[in-house]
Amino acid sequence: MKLSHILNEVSFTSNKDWDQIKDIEVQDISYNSKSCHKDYIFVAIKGETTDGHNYINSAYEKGARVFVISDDVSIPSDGIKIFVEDSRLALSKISSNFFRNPSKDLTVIGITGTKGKTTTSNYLKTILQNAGYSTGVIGTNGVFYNGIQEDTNNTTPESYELQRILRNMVDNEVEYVAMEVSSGGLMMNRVEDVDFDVAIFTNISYDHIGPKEHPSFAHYLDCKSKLFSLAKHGIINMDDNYANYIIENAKCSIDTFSIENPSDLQAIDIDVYKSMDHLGSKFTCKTKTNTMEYEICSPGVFSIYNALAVIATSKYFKIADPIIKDTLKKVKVEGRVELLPVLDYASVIVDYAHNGISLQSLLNTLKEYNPNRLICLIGSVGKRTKLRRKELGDIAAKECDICILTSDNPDTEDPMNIINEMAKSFIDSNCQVIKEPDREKAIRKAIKIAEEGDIIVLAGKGHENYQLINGEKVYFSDKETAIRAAKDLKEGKLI
Ligand SMILES: CC(=O)N[C@H]1[C@@H](OP(=O)(O)OP(=O)(O)OC[C@H]2O[C@@H](n3ccc(=O)[nH]c3=O)[C@H](O)[C@@H]2O)O[C@H](CO)[C@@H](O)[C@@H]1O[C@H](C)C(=O)N[C@@H](C)C(=O)N[C@H](CCC(=O)O)C(=O)O
Ligand SMILES: Nc1ncnc2c1ncn2[C@@H]1O[C@H](COP(=O)(O)OP(=O)(O)OP(=O)(O)O)[C@@H](O)[C@H]1O
Repeated sequence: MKLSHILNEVSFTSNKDWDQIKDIEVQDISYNSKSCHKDYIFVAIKGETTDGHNYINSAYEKGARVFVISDDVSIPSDGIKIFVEDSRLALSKISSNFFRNPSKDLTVIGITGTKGKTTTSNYLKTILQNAGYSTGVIGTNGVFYNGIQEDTNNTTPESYELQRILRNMVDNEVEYVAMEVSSGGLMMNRVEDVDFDVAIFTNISYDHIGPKEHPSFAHYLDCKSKLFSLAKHGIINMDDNYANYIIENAKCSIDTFSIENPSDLQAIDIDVYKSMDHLGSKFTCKTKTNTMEYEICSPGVFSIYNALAVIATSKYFKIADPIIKDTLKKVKVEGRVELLPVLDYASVIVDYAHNGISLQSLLNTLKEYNPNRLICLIGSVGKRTKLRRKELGDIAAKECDICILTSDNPDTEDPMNIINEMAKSFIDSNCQVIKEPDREKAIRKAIKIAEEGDIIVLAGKGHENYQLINGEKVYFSDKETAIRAAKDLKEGKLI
């Protein structure tokens, strides 16, 4: 593609005469010197760890001749400098141009919020597919469309990867995309040039605040609210304390949903139930014009909030009610309150709750099913915020009958250290605490101690299939381990 097309609508100055450079053919764009090749544009980004401007010469040696920079740097005389104010912002625009603005050919739904993004985006994907639309999804669990799967480093990929994925989706005749939009993605302008048709706000609570993330809650909230100036229509949870802030700062039309406060779509008459293979809920949805009953095969109030966001969005796109109803009745998301049919006398659940808000809502929800005992297996991440350990420990100590403390991505930290820090929460608690740093043994223990009517929740890892140990991802699956343990128990082999 010609440089003039790539730089369309980018505000820049250059060390070269525009007439001499505008027709230069560019092969591709890279923001990492290591992946530059001949005739690439290298975009130098000031990152959280290092500064891409330090790698200009290495990108030059690899063949890049056009450099998008925000600081002046010395390069050989045939190097073309494109000065911009913010190179990450420029990366978004030039990537969108390079991939021929794919989001304009798609109907894009962006989901933001501290919790519920993965669940909501996957519910939407299934409903839209059942309505006959080819639908892609982008988020924490990866990228999926038309039988194609791709792993992602980030919940919301960097703008270049994102635009590339959206282009591939268009080329594969995808019509709708449900994508998770993290606050980090908004902060780093990864979605700046995505043409969102609908933006969903699930909720916000204190999270992602600290080094390399947001400096304050106000900053975190501002980043989330930005999505509603990029979209044409917003769908907002009115029961969240910050719903009005989001609405006041939005630049789009708005529909709302709720359980407690008045809204356009309100859930009433909520009832929870437990069947052989899932914990579910039933509720009635009230709008100005009608009421309709729904059933979801995921438990509790937080699942109803996710379902409401999905119903409001589906109605906005005029999806037929029977399709919405039938899909919600059956749809499940990997590792999100996933009931494993392994013991016939106790419920074993795998869930991704790994911070305060999600663990609290999960345990509250599970208590509504009146378990004989609520048993929670949990750990906390190493080499990151230590606040999370106390938060998780305090909640488990307050809500559970038994807590098995174990490892969850200890990385280079001693897992027993993390466990001992979490164990402080249990000093004055009635919750019995068991310490077992080996997650496999811990899960086997949980299966072994299960009694009639217990609910056992294996929290923290959900769909993840690894443990981060000393910087390496070592294969591990909670689900497979639990299934194996239950089989061994039945065969009398569980020691
Ligand atoms: C702290 C953080 O957000 N880091 C993200 C960021 O990296 P960075 O810009 O800080 O990278 P850096 O290592 O400082 O390097 C700066 C630049 O030098 C370049 N470089 C570096 C070395 C070299 O030899 N040559 C070279 O050119 C790098 O390619 C980069 O362009 O930009 C990268 C590309 O977009 C991200 O992959 C990376 O996410 C890391 C993995 C991460 O953990 N991010 C978290 C905080 C995050 O974004 N999480 C959200 C979910 C949480 C939420 O709700 O906000 C997400 O969307 O995943
Ligand atoms: N609406 C919600 N409110 C509170 N907790 C929720 C909600 N939806 C899901 N959860 C809990 O949070 C966990 C993660 O849910 P989900 O993956 O859908 O959220 P997310 O926003 O994608 O989270 P993350 O940023 O951690 O990837 C679930 O396993 C469940 O325990």
